[in-house]
Amino acid sequence: MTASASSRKLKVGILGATGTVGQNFLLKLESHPYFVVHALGASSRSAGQPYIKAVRWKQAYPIPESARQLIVQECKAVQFKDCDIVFSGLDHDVAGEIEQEFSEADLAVFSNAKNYRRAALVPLIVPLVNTHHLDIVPHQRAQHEPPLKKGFIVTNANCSTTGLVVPLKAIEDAFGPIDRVIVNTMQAISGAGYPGVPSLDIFDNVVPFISGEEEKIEWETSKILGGISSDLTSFDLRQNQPIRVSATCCRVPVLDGHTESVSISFAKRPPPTPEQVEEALRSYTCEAQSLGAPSAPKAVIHVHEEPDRPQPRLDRYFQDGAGVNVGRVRDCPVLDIKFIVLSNNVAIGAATSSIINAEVAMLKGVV
Ligand SMILES: NC(=O)C1=CN([C@@H]2O[C@H](COP(=O)(O)OP(=O)(O)OC[C@H]3O[C@@H](n4cnc5c(N)ncnc54)[C@H](OP(=O)(O)O)[C@@H]3O)[C@@H](O)[C@H]2O)C=CC1
Ligand SMILES: N[C@@H](CC(=O)OP(=O)(O)O)C(=O)O
Repeated sequence: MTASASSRKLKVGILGATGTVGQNFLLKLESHPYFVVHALGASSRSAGQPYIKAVRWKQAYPIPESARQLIVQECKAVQFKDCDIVFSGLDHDVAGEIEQEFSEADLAVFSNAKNYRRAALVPLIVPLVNTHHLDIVPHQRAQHEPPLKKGFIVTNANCSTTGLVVPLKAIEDAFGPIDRVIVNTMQAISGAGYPGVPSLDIFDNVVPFISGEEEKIEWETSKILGGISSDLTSFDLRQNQPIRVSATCCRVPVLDGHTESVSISFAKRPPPTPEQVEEALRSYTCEAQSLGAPSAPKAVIHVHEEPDRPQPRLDRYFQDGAGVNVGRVRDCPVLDIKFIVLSNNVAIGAATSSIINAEVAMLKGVV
């Protein structure tokens, strides 16, 4: 259904509605031009209660009025049968089975969970980078036994991968392939959900380990920055143009906003200058913008001039967290170029990504 083909708003469900990502979905969908929240799902601990009673609300804005008295449902597809789209912020322990049941019930699922990111026919989409990967959805539906009419699963990326691939894509579009990336992350505690990291572990401290995170960044980058085959049935995972990524991930005492220190080298010589890279970052645009997706940021990448920016406390809410901040673009004496990235892990790193992916899917007639 395309936006112009439909004058009514599409009904959406939120799975994992009581969690950190679920709460952000509710805030960002409060007065959405295409979508209206119709059903909320969480675990059996929450099911049967009005949302206001089930949730431990941790956001700086109040719970949207329309959601307060909605009764939380168990995550069973039958309870969401009137929905056109389902957003998932489910814990990965349960997301696999539940998202499969929903897609097989012919619901369009946009997921934040890691479970299907590596699946061969599931697009892994950062909406500021590779919305063209949605083109595999008809094949995903056709390969299901029996074929699905409307159901599918689309995932968005790990929150640190998301911040990283946006500037990498802008730079590759301008200067050709990047062959090596070294990235060190400083990740906010909200990335671990609620209650997340114990206060006694994170106050006055840096924890140099986040389980599974480095492997995700190192693998997901190739799927996102890779191509889709001409018959729209597979992803190339950069087999012919490898991009080697080395990631080190740390948890730091910041509430929201993942900061990443990135060094890159180019396949072609000579490499661009820092000034050329800054210009490429500033002028980068994406398909979500050209299609007019309402949640897409006006500027995909904001390049900071100040020598001490971006900073999470000052820059994480720029454009409601939908864009990416880059600063300190400079020569790297070991690789070619290095810079700092800051992205809002609960916005473009999670809920906002799913929402823009769904907007683009709707504008392209995939939903
Ligand atoms: N936080 C972040 O920055 C990011 C998170 N993600 C991913 O998004 C997902 C959600 O993360 P986050 O919001 O942080 O996690 P939370 O722990 O805050 O929330 C988890 C949600 O899953 C629900 N849930 C747990 N068990 C079940 C079950 N058995 N059946 C149905 N629902 C269940 C919980 O419901 P209940 O309240 O009833 O227990 C809750 O709504 C995860 O997969 C995470 O990896 C991705 C990118 C960024
Ligand atoms: N691991 C991330 C958040 C997350 O949930 O990642 P993923 O969606 O890849 O499991 C963090 O701790 O900041």
